[in-house]
Amino acid sequence: MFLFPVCSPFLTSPSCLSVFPPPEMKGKNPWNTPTTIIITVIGIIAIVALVTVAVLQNRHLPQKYKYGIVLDAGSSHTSVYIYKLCQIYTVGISSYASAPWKAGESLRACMQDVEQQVPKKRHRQTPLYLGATAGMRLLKYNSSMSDGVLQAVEEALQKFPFSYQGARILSGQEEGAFGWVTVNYLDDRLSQVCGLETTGALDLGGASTQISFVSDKYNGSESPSNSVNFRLYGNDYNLYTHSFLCYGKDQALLMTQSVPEMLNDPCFNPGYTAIKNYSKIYDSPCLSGWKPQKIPTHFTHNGTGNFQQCQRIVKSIFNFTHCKYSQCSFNGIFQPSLQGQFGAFSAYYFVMSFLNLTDTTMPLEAVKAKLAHYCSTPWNQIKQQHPEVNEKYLAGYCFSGTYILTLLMEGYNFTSEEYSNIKFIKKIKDSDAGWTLGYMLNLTNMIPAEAPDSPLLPYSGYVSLVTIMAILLFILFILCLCPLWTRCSKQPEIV
Ligand SMILES: Nc1ncnc2c1ncn2[C@@H]1O[C@H](COP(=O)(O)OP(=O)(O)O)[C@@H](O)[C@H]1O
Ligand SMILES: [Ca+2]
Repeated sequence: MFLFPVCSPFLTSPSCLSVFPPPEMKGKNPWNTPTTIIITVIGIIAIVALVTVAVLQNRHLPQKYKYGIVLDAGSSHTSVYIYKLCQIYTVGISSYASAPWKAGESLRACMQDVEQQVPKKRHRQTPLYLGATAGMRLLKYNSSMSDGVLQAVEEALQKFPFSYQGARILSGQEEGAFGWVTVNYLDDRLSQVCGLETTGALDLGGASTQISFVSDKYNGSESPSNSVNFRLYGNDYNLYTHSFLCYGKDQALLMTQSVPEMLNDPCFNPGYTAIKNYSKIYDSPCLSGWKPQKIPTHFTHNGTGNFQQCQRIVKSIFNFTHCKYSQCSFNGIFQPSLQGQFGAFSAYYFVMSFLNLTDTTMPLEAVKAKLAHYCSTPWNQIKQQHPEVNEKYLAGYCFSGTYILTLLMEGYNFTSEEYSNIKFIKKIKDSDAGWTLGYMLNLTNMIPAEAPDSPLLPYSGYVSLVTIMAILLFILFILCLCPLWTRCSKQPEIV
């Protein structure tokens, strides 16, 4: 706070008169006396200092370049996010149940890469999280081996020089809700003035799938377990979210293959054939209790490539009959009416982008015709057309595309008109869509519950205000000297 010489041409208070100038200065040019020069210099320094402080106070501090690392331990993969993806091309950590130490080992190479990417001087301040999703939820459901896997992962991650914050299994609700936070944070739909419609989040994994959106007609009273409340930037959001365990695309495929007569498969291209192990199907917790009494250990899996027949088989793993609520999606799960736009990411994007079906303005009948054509294409032709694609994925695109359409249209009840409200996305503004960013933002409190103090003026407003003030002050300061001089240069009349 800077005190100005409190004198003004309008003030004729004695204090002002007594300050300027001493009597011996009578009749001399008041402007070149040492007193005046000192006072003027002080005034100018004060004004310059004021302007400097004002500018510094409002200068946008360079955003401290922060890092954060989140490992997404999915059912089929583990990804490391440090604002860019470091994909670990192995299987999900839940696959190491029988040899937990391998789970920790599987992260080493990528974490060493991360150690190179984060500046050394920031290692200690960089929070490191591991969140495991549906693959580990299934392992935990099936056995106590999930603890051994998490422990092995913990030991491996603690060897790295980051600020280790823990490894845990997310609930389906968290996975859905944080995916919604990520999509809306990246799309700048959270820090705006209230009332901006948010975007729903659709996440398709290997072992589970999540749907999360805000519905004006849903206040959480019907089926409270599907309700998550957020207060972000001063706005309240009542989110509907549900995670369908076993309805990720890999587990859904196993469930379709459990259908007894499933040897000739319409969801695989004609000419596709593979010898498969029934135990891989019936070991999944998603099929516990489904195992027929007498089955061979292996079966020959043949593709026949028929989209309509595939749709029928896919629909057979959904239950649309019972619903104790006002309305349901499937398997008796409450779901309010769909509302607004939706971002569909992870496997939704991987599959639909491969099939060239990410354009949701395409009429649904045309989408189905394209998919039917792909499914009926002979397997050899498919392999010739896509030599670079991993056969593990290539063989599954007909099923996965059919599954996605069935899940969206029959499962979540998107109408053919509402289908165009869906956008298949991989990234938003160069960041991957997924739960990890929302998870880290939440844990590091980077999204305030209250709106940040909105500046009364934009930055430029501050600068011009301060500059105007400084000029006015300077003029005032000079004016203050003049009348006092004139008045002060005469001897005060003693009456
Ligand atoms: N390039 C790709 N093409 C097709 N599917 C893919 C591709 N990359 C990953 N996927 C699939 O995306 C899904 C990712 O699931 P993941 O996140 O690991 O599991 P979850 O979220 O259920 O724990 C898996 O089904 C995986 O096979
Ligand atoms: Ca996932």
